[in-house]
Amino acid sequence: MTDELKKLRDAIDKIDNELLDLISKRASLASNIGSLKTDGVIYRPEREAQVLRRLVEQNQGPLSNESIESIYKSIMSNCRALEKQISVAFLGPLGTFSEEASMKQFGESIVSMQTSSIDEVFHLVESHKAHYGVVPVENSTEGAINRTLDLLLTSNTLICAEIILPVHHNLISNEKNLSSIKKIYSHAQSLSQCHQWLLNHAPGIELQSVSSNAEATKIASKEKGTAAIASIRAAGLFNTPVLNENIEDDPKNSTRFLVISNHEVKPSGLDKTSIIVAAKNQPGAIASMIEPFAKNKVSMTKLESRPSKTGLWEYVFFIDVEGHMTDTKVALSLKEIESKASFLKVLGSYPQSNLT
Ligand SMILES: O=C(O)C(=O)C[C@]1(C(=O)O)C=C[C@@H](O)C=C1
Repeated sequence: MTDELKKLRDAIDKIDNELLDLISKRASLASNIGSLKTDGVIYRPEREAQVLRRLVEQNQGPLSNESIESIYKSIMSNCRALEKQISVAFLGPLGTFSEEASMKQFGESIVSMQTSSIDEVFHLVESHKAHYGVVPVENSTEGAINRTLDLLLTSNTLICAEIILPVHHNLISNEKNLSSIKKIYSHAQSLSQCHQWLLNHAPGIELQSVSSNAEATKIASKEKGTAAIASIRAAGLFNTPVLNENIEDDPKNSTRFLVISNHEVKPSGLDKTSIIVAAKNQPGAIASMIEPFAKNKVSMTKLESRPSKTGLWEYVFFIDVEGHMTDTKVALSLKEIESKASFLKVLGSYPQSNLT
């Protein structure tokens, strides 16, 4: 070893000792905080968002903000687990984007509960069998995930966080090139997110939709002459090579997930509030119903309609606004809307996700 290399490694060893000491002190403090949480609610998304925002703001490099976030999410995940192990349900199997979203939000130190449907995620949280659930709510290419919207309408769960996950698709196969591939498996949503790429590069290859991208990769890892469209993580899990990377039509393709729970979240300083409303059946009712937001200068970030399916109202509207439900202007708007709407349900206030 050269003198220079030894000097640098000795310096890293010294810093690692200091870091270990500091991380251990941090973990002890978190553990003390845990014993103050008499309500048993250990996960505090508003506090975690504040910690991450502050550190990203202070970050001078050379590590990227994404790296700082990922390191701190892991530290907080492990500190949280010292307080109490929390369980998180998501649409399985391992290797789905839902699993990736759960890991992104909660880190590795959780008890993962894989489900076979979005309904089951809601059920596990509602029946207190899982502390949290992660469900997809919209994709930037394909739009709303209707099953999630329908379940938000009927369920008693509350939204406590949002996760925005960049979704990159890859062609995964044991075959050496495209010409040996006769069939491509993937989830229907992923097939349509790669529609143009498939038209250009795989015309004539049979496309088969299956229950998840992870399932597709599992099949393609065993069946000769086939490929799957899935994430890099799925390729790794099933030990199958990636033939073509990032084949999604929109490079900014991303999916927004919600974290559902049974409790409310305090303000983080940069929040969102989600509601469902139905208008009375009279001319101009919809415009008049949402008018309090404009009047009180509350920005709407989403408006989505769905048939109510109850027979009482024709449509319900899913609305997201900036701000926490306890902020004066949001609270005032909600009060005014309540008097105008035939139905109002507040789904929760939660920290706004940044885009990393
Ligand atoms: O501040 C708290 O409430 C903590 O428990 C500490 C901590 C952290 O590691 O910073 C851990 C878990 C919570 O979700 C939020 C933050």
